[in-house]
Amino acid sequence: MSGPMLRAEGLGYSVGGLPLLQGLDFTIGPGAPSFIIGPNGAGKSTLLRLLHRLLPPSTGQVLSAGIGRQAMLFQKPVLLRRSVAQNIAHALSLAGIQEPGRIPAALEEVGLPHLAHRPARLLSGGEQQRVALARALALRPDILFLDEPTASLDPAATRAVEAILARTAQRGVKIVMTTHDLHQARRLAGEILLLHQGRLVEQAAAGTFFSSPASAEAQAFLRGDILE
Ligand SMILES: Nc1ncnc2c1ncn2[C@@H]1O[C@H](COP(=O)(O)OP(=O)(O)OP(=O)(O)O)[C@@H](O)[C@H]1O
Repeated sequence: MSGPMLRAEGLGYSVGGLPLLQGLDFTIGPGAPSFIIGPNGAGKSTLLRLLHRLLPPSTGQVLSAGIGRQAMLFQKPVLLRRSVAQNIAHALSLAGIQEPGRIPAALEEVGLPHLAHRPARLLSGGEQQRVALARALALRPDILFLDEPTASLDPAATRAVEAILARTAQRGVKIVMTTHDLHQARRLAGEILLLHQGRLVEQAAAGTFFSSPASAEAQAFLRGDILE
C-alpha cells in the first residue's frame, strides 16, 4: 500500500511512573480521516503528541512510512503578532521552504485570501484557526494531526473548518484528529480509534463503529453513558 502509514507498537507513555497510555498496538493507513475519540482524560491528546513526535514514548515505538512532512494543529491556534501572510511565511522559513507562492495558495485553500495583510491575532477565533490550517497546509504535509481543532469554535466556524478538512482529505492528506463531538466524527471519519483509560479499546471503520460497536465500552460511550 502506498501513502502515509503510521504504526504504534507497544506504545506507552508514563509521567512519574503513572501510565497515561499503555500497550497501544495499531496501524493507521492512508485514506479517509482517522478519529481518536474517548472520554475526558482517556489519553487522546497525549497519543496525538506521541504520533507527531512531540513527546518521546516511555515504551514501544511509533513507526512511519510514506510521510515526508507532518504538521499539527491545536485547539487554540498559536499565532505570531504579525500579519496572516507573515505567520505563514515564518512557518515556511522554519521549514526551509523558499516558495512564497505557497502563501496565497494556502490562504486560497482556507478561503481567506482577503485577510493576508491583516494582523493575525485580531481575527476571530474561527479565522485564526483557518490561518493556522493555512500555515500547516502551506508545508504540504502528508499527514496532519489535529487536536480538537473546533472545540472553541461556533457552529458556523466549525462547519468552515470541517469543509476545509474534507477537501484536504480528498486531496490525499492523511488526517488524524481528536474530537469530543461524535457528530463531527460521524461527518468526517473514515475510521475510529476509541481510547479508554489509556488503552485502545476498539479500532473500526466509522460506519461499523457507529452502527455496531463491538466492545461494551464503545456501546456505553455511544449511548452517552459516562466511562470512568
Ligand atoms: N504531563 C502530564 N503530567 C501529568 N499528567 C498528565 C500529563 N499530561 C496529561 N496528563 C493526564 O493524563 C491523562 C490523559 O491526558 P490527555 O490530555 O491525553 O487526555 P485527553 O483524552 O486528551 O483528555 P481531554 O478529552 O480531557 O482533552 C489526563 O488525566 C491528564 O490529566
